[in-house]
Amino acid sequence: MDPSHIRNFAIIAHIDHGKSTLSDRLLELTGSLTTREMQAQVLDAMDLERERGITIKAHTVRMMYKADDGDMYQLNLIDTPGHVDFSYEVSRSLASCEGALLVVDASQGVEAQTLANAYLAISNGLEILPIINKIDLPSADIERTKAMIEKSVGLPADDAIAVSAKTGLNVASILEAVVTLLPPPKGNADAPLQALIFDSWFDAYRGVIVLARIINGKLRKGMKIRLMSNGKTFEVESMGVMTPKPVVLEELSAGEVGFFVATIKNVADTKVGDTITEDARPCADMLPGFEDIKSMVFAGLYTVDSHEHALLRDALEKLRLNDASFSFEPESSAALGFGFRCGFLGLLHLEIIQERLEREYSLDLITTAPGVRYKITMTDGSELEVDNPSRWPDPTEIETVEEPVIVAKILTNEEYVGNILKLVEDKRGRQKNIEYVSETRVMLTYELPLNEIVLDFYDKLKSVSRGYASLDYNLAGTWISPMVKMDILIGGEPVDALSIIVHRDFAYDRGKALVSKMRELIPRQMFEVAIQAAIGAKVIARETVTAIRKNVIAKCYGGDISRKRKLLDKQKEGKKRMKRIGKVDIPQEAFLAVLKVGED
Ligand SMILES: Nc1nc2c(ncn2[C@@H]2O[C@H](COP(=O)(O)OP(=O)(O)OP(=O)(O)O)[C@@H](O)[C@H]2O)c(=O)[nH]1
Repeated sequence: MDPSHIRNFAIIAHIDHGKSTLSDRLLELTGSLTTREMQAQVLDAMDLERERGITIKAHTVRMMYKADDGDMYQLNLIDTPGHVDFSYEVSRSLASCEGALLVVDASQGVEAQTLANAYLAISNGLEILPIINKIDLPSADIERTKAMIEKSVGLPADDAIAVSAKTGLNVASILEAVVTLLPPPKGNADAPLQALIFDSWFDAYRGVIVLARIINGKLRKGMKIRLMSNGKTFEVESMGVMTPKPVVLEELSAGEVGFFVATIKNVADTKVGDTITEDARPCADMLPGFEDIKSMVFAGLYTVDSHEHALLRDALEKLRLNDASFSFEPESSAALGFGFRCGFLGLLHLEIIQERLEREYSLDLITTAPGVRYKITMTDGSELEVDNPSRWPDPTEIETVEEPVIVAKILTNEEYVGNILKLVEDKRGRQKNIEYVSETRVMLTYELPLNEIVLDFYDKLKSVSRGYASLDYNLAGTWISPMVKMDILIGGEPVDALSIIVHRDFAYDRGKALVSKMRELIPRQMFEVAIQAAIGAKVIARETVTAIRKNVIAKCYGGDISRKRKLLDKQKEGKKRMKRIGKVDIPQEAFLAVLKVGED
């Protein structure tokens, strides 16, 4: 199609402000879906996404829209995820668009990720259309929301379109605005092919699927293409667009987005951000790529049943094909046996991977306490990176430890500032800036150690602000900090999988809280179990799980075999998520006790 009749746009918003609901509504309006096909949030294709109501992967959908000028327009909508853990996906999507709809919930107003995403879009040179959503809510305040958009985002909001994605009110005017206010793509369909890979994944039936934006030229079925970063060549087998059902096409041309399948066997060859060109007639320049995604949070994954280790490896390999932001390598633990050290973008990402492993691959897993990666300079001048506490060097050989630091931007109402300041100070935060972005909204900018954020910061922030605070963060260098390894001893034996890295000044309190939490989580056994926290040889906290006599069969008064079996089965069920360490059964929760410290 002639690029003047194409519009590529993303929808960006703070989490829960209604992107997915609005996307569905736009699809419905353009007739991309029949009512029978209309299922809540079709864009969130994966079951898990639907259940949790979050969008993990960016998706793109083509809609055809007949505008008021009587012409047909091709609108390519790129959905983006909203959770902080996945903000890198947002930048990828934006690189393939000329415009963005900035959705703001009229009852909540501008939140931290509204700002973060809007700035990303502005820095990518996108034209932004503010959309004020949820105007059906009694608490909606359109004028106030407009004022906030102008003051904090710095965008004119007079013409912001006020809609209810839920009821459909006024949503149709968004389509007309997309056509009249967002710019069409530039690009020359006759030039050599130059296309950007902005996503790729492995599909069990079709192999590697690449999502691409054609900048110049044409991509045709049967064409021999070259990936410019590695020089590899492949033949295009099929291509198409999602409407959101897949529709097969013969070619994609300048300005369009779509997917293609080629003779690519390995998803690692299709690096996101790479440039695709035609082998016979290559373009001159590569497009600017994307930064490599880095894992920020690390945890060990082990199977409860050690025989399932190979299954876990297979499952991890399969998941990794779809998710380049996730990494793993084998590790072993004296307590848990063979497992994998996995890297994630954040805690939510960890939870999602763990849940998928359990659900899609029926694995019972033990996850160890999540932590970050430290850079250690040794007294002999050598350097190493450690993300696994059991690899922590002998303290006498450590010169300095550098821990990753983030810059967090927290947006909240003024009445919660006091609570939040206390929270960030408790988490070793250093203040950078505090400013009012509207009469009652305050933006706090703090440097915080990632290691403190990983644990429970997000949940704590929500609770101290009653949900009226939002967070966005970026990695911002390192601090030299006195970090120490804290071991946990169960029945006098150190359990390597329970060790964590803590700041020396916080070790005592953290140790006390941790062993007391573990005492609640470790069930009473037939004998007394001591739980201790220690730094080196020094025990800093201790609790005891008292013994019980537990003989379920005694209750059966002899004869009744079926009841006896039922009881034994029940007991077995209860043990499912237990890992026997030495003589003690430790439940999964105890390995994650560090996340639960401070909860009731
Ligand atoms: N009352 C009302 N609720 C809405 C409206 N739009 C969306 N919602 C609700 O707001 C919640 C979040 O909507 P989603 O569309 O899932 O939000 P999202 O921004 O896509 O969230 P993520 O995909 O997780 O980033 C859902 O419960 C929707 O039903 C609206 O116009 N009015």
